[in-house]
Amino acid sequence: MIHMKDVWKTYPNGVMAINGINVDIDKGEFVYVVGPSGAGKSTFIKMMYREEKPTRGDIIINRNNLVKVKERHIPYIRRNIGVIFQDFKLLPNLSVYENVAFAMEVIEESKSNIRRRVMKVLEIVRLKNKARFFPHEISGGEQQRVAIARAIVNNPSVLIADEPTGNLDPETSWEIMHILEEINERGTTIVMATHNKEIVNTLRKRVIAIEDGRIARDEVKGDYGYER
Ligand SMILES: Nc1ncnc2c1ncn2[C@@H]1O[C@H](COP(=O)(O)OP(=O)(O)OP(=O)(O)O)[C@@H](O)[C@H]1O
Repeated sequence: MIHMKDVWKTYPNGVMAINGINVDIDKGEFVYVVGPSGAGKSTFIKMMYREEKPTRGDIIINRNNLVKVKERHIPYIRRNIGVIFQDFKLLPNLSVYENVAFAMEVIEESKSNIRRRVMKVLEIVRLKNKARFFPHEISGGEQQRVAIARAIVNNPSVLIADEPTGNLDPETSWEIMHILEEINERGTTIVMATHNKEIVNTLRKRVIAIEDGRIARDEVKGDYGYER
């Protein structure tokens, strides 16, 4: 479902972040992307949701070639790709409910559909009781759960996570991982860049290690493989 073919990325300042990557990720997989700082992990996953465009190569997700797609079609493609970040990126002036609903309103769903679906995803992340709260009124772990709810509300086939536990304590990180596992078990493909050695070595999944913009390792149930 995700197919990268001979992908290269050089930033305008000349930094060669990705140097010839070929990879296939199947529907329903859970993949960790690991590697030293600056190795190209974020660039690798940013290209998957078309935040960055490769300098060369093809990236095909659900039969759409993200490299060739026209700018005006990008919002449609992004609907099928949920994204979460280390710093949550919630809208501070909207409630939990509104943050999640917003992702549906922009695609012109009916109010009743929105209500049903938002409450359903808030249930999945166990936050129905905080629907009226604002981001500053809830914990970091809860904020990340809101971000997850927002990312899955349109039922994407892929969820991309860039260091989703980076700002959370170990216990809260595990809560987030259990939710991500549940979402993966419901059929969503997950690609997660992480520095969390304990999680990678405990909750074994496919591990793709990136070093100097290349795939250095790709293992079915791999380990983290670095000191930190
Ligand atoms: N927008 C940008 N413009 C120029 N160079 C960039 C840009 N973003 C990243 N880089 C450079 O590209 C290389 C890869 O960066 P990237 O953020 O993909 O690494 P990373 O593996 O995610 O690192 P970290 O683990 O520290 O988040 C680095 O040398 C970085 O400085």
